Amino acid sequence: MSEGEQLHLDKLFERLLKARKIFKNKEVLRHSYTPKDLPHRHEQIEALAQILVPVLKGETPSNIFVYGKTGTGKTVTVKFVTEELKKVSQKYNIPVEVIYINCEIVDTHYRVLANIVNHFKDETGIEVPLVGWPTDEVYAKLKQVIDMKERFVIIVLDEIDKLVKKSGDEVLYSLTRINTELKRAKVSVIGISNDLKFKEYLDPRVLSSLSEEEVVFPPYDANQLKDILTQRAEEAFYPGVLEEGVIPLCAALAAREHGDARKALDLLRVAGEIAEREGASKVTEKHVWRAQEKIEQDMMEEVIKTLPLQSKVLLYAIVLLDENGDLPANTGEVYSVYRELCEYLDLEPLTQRRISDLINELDMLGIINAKVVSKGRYGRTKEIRLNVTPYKIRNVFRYDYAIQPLLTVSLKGGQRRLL
Ligand SMILES: Nc1ncnc2c1ncn2[C@@H]1O[C@H](COP(=O)(O)OP(=O)(O)OP(=O)(O)O)[C@@H](O)[C@H]1O
Repeated sequence: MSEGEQLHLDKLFERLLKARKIFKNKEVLRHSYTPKDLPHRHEQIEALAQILVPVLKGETPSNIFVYGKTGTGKTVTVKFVTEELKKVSQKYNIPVEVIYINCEIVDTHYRVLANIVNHFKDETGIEVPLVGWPTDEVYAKLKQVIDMKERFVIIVLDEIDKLVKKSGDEVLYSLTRINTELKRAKVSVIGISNDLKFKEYLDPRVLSSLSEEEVVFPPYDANQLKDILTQRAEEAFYPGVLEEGVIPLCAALAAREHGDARKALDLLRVAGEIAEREGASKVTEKHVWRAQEKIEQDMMEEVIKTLPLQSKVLLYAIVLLDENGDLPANTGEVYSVYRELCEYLDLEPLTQRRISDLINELDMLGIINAKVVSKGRYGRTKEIRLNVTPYKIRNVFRYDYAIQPLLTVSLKGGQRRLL
């Protein structure tokens, strides 16, 4: 459009909208969406239903421990079954409450109890603040509100390992024994985890009461992931938009990473977004490969964002060396730039030995490559290179107040001194 021409935004939006012929309903591919059917999880659905069905006869069901690797459908399946149970129970006039708690966010004894009490706040008018009360008092309140009437309360503790690692198993001890202290209501707990090691942190009594029943979620194989994606794709994309190889490729890439359905769905969604943005009429395998790259890069950015400050300064030293044309560098060369940066920031530098450990950590995270090479009679040394572009790293650091002051410094030619 020439300078003098008027920009008609309404027309522009309409034109852009018309060009969007890829997604019929993208929401279907989001993590929060619960599909109407869960292919390849019928066995687990039935196992959970068998354990929970006593509720419909007024009997207390066992506590359940659900485990399996990430993206194997644990959360979606438990939510699906408990919500169905809630619906069916209405027919039998048996009140069922399902309380879902994500322990990655709600990760202390106190907050778990407070969340349970507050779940009933519309009914009871009681709301516990998220800090401040003595824990015993919150627990007493919890018993009081739950026991106000005859009902079944199913407490789902997702990512239960995070809770136990952060705050111990005291809250599980109380909740799995609470029925002996209630007169009207009955409670059962469903714990979900993708980390089996956390069981070692549990008191054996807690372990045996939590694991009265166990339901295992095995990883999906590529064919199963294909079915899951095909079902979602029917609702998410316009007909004929996906090239034949797209779903099998997404499924194969995700199967390689321990059969993670979340990863498979992400690949399909991002491939569609890339195709849409470039105005393509079809999603092709090329888009899937680019989606894979983008997801990996985004993950890398997240990892860099959450590094401790010392590792960020170290990484920035490597960025400066790269921009100065000085990579590969050895540990000593990186260390001397790192020390100067610490001085610039007024930060106490770590020893070279410790920095060598942090270099290994960055290598393990895939951010840098630190290859050990032999220098003949001079012994062995590391050759350090960057695996992420300096541009990407600078972009992440731009929003980081602690490291921001460094972004304007650069190295002085061969001397590797700060400018
Ligand atoms: N059998 C299935 N059919 C359809 N969608 C599925 C199926 N299994 C998993 N999904 C989808 O994959 C994504 C991940 O599933 P979910 O969150 O239940 O995994 P998870 O096992 O709880 O993982 P994590 O341990 O990481 O929390 C969700 O978007 C979910 O809807």
